[in-house]
Amino acid sequence: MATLVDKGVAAVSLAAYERDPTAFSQELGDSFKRYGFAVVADHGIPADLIARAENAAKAFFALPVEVKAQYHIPGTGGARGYTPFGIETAKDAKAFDLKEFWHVGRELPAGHRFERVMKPNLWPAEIAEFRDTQLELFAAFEEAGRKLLSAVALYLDLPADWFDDKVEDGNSVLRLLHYPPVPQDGPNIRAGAHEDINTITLLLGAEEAGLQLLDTSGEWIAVSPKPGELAINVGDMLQRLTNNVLRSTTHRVLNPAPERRGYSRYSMPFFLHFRPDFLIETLPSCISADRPDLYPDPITADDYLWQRLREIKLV
Ligand SMILES: O=C(O)CCC(=O)C(=O)O
Ligand SMILES: [Fe+2]
Repeated sequence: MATLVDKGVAAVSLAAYERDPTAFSQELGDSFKRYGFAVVADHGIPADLIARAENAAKAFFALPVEVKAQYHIPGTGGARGYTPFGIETAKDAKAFDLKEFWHVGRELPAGHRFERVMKPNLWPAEIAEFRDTQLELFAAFEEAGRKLLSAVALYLDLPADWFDDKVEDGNSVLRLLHYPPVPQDGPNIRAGAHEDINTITLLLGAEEAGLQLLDTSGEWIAVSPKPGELAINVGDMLQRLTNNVLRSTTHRVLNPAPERRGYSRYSMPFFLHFRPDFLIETLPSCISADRPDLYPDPITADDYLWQRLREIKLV
């Protein structure tokens, strides 16, 4: 199976952005336009924070099933706390994904205008360091995401700070994922082919093989970030905003080769979202005679999110 690296997509260094914003934006934007994905090195999220967050997640998933189940609130779209094995099902897929996960959302001060949309976090009482560590990682992801979006803005000929107020107090979610060992062959795979709903996704911990993107040619390509590197991809909301100039690419996580079946896979995607009341309206600069507006009806980020959650059976 070909990898992104085989296709000539080298990791881009976020540190290089400070030195040469134009060159970095071009490289990142071209990768988003062609593959919907990019690999980012020197992203500024400290290695020790990543390790602590992963260890806290591992400690949680190692708890007994009935302890974890206390943190599952049915009917809430899995937006906060724990979603057990056997629930999330990719759009149009028949078999559920082989995963369990925990969602951390934004902490809002009491009385905040988005309180009704963005529910309070749950925290597992069993893992003392869980809360502080995951909130630290949330903040670090947000900072890296802000820089990446300013590069996207430059690529789209927008001011570098264009996205800042659109994602401020955004409904972003940190997902801590556990794919348990895969015992035998069945119809299920770790994560069925899907697109992400949000603006951009920043993914850590995907070095255990399995993540693949579906190229426009119909070929599956392995996304194989090196340890510590970020894989990032365009979500449906950014695709919609840009009239499909930037592509929300279908991806999946395949089951491992027989010799790795006995191992869990842990990964940590950060789904960066717009603020709930942001109206996703096609950027005029992305409409032209040969690219007519595919989305003439604007929709708020929150309405769009709920529409999509129903499709993946989370609500
Ligand atoms: O675990 C991974 O590597 C990818 C997860 C993913 O695509 C998702 O949760 O949306
Ligand atoms: Fe995804």
